[in-house]
Amino acid sequence: MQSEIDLLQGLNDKQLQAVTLPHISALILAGAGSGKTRVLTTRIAWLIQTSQTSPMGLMAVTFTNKAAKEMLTRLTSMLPINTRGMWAGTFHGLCNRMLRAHYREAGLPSTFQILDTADQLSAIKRVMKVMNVDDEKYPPKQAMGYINGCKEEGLRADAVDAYDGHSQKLREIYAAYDQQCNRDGVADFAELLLRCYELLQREPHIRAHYQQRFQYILVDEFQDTNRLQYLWLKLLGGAHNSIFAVGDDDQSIYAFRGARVGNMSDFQRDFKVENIVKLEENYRSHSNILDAANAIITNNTNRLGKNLWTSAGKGEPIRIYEAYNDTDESQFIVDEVNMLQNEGVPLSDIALLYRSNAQSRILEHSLFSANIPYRVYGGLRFFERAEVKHALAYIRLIANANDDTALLRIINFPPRGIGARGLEQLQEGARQNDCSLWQAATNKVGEGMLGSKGLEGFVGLIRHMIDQTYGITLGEVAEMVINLSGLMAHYQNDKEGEDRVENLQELVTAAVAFSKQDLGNHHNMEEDADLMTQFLNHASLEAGDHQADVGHEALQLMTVHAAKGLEFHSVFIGGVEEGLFPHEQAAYENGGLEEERRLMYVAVTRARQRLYLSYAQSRMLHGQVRYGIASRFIDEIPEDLTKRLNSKPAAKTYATGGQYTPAKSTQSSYPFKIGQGVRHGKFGEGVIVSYEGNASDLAVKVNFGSAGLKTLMLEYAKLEKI
Ligand SMILES: Nc1ncnc2c1ncn2[C@@H]1O[C@H](COP(=O)(O)OP(=O)(O)OP(=O)(O)O)[C@@H](O)[C@H]1O
Ligand SMILES: [Mg+2]
Repeated sequence: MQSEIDLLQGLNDKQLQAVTLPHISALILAGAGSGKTRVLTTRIAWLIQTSQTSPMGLMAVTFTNKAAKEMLTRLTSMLPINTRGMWAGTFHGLCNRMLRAHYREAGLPSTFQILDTADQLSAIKRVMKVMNVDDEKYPPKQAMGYINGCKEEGLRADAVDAYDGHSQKLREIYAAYDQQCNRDGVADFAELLLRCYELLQREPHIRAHYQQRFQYILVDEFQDTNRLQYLWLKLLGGAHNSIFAVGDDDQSIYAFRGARVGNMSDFQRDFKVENIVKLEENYRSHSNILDAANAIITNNTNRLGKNLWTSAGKGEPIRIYEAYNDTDESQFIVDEVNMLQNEGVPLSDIALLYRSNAQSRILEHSLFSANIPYRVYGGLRFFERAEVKHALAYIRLIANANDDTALLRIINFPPRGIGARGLEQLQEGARQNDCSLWQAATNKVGEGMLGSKGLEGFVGLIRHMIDQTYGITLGEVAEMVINLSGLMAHYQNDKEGEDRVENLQELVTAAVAFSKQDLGNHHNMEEDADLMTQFLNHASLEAGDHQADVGHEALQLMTVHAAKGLEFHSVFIGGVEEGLFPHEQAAYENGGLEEERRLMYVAVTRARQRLYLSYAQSRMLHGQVRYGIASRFIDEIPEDLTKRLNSKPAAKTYATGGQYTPAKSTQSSYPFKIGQGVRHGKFGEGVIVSYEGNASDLAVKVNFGSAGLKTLMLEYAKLEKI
């Protein structure tokens, strides 16, 4: 066992002070890379090592499941303790766990399912249809935003103020939606928190139990907590005044999800926090990067104010690249990534960050063509893929046949002849009897109504699946479901279904791995009916996490939001253009620009050694060419910290007024049409896929079949039409 000295070694004085604070609420307020997360983790280890608490006597709240896992891994490397069963996770994960333990008191079925965002939207659409609400006047997405916003404020429908007809209608939708969720026994993400909060508020003995148990509560990324999360923490930690919060007001980037920086000052006031520790030494980045980040963020007015310095030396200049278009930009990134790899930087230590998800497509395309393995972190994750969700919907029905959302997803998928009319009748039946769709379906089949062959087949299928489930393992359930449902056959017949078939197979692997990992090897469904529910929750809650953890070396692609708390040797920030970053919508929102600037601050401070910023003179966006100028955030960085890398000058032409116009390269100047067959001396026959560059150095991408995709300079390629 390591000694106490070891654990605290290497911390600076301020960090040491923070780690070893007495048992009373404290706020660690510090800039990016100053060791907040490290302090929080070390404090946990120190509290346990010095027997001030046991692993079960504390709760740690982090922002993502990945962060929670990392924290536990770090802990076990510091102390030989068993971290299983520790209460470390996200707000959602922890609330879910409490609700499972007290489902009766919370008014939920033991197997309640979690609706993800897509499920929630479709549930809201259904409610609105039943209520006959015009979805042009009340777009379902807006209703969803309204409902979640209310929940994040801790308000049920009957407690919301509605001052006009429009908001009254939204409130009605909220109430009806809640009713439907209660009937189905399902909970959306925001509901997990609100219901848990209400549970703790309503049930003094449960509250007392957790207050007693969690002598220490530690919260990372405190600046991004919303109102309800704050109230929840206050309820749990208020009694002992035992919350240890770390955060950085300059990194508050979730206002759109209700995050309130104001929680930091409320916390100081409500908990009479006297211990405010400021960490000022940055251990992550070289000073060029840090100075750039500081220079950007000083343009914000609403700040608590902190200084950050580093002893790491200036390091490399920040590289700024002006591309002539988006293809050029992503090609530049690919070339630099290759160079970094040659220098020995592992791919997984390089990140490509972008402001909006849609920007990843072209980057992915270039990486794919260049054969660079990459992973989209936080993008479309495994458990979010359509075929996987279809299969999970069958499993959800096995666990709880009254789950309308799951039923609607697959009642006619794969197609079994249940049309829109049949479905409407079913919904009508459910409405009349105030029952679930499944009950309506079994009633209908029971009455032997004509013309419902498809429905009969469906009801029979689900019943058969339920029967089959007894006595087999979770992995076998998954396998049975993808086969009996017809999903496997459906995708096998689909020419483009190869990936989907693999994903279904992977789901079986995931189910097998899940039962092994969490509950030992020999469980079958009879012994542990719960396992299925746990697996379904795992799928909803931890979507994508195990995908991102795969040991395979891969370049990391993600939005700036998803990069919070992480660090990389090299970071590329693409599309640093006015309108993209800052995002054009920010201009219309109150405080929007300052939030964008905080996002930029987060992005820049992810880099340890090398930082690239790039922007393009023109890019395709939503199907249209858009001409861009460099972001104001680039102008905010002092010139002497940067190095400009120029794009190929031939591409640039300036029109009057300083506006860029792209070099003209019209379709007519291309010698081959897209799709034209061509022959190449070395690669043989192929098909023209696309053009890149402009007239003076036009490159063409050709698919040579077995020889693969090649990008060739047209001038030298000597292609012949065939
Ligand atoms: N005293 C120290 N000595 C050496 N390295 C340190 C020290 N403190 C922190 N670090 C390192 O500095 C980096 C940043 O630390 P950490 O991630 O804890 O910062 P943070 O304040 O949580 O950053 P962010 O605001 O981005 O979440 C990590 O690589 C960490 O290991
Ligand atoms: Mg951190």
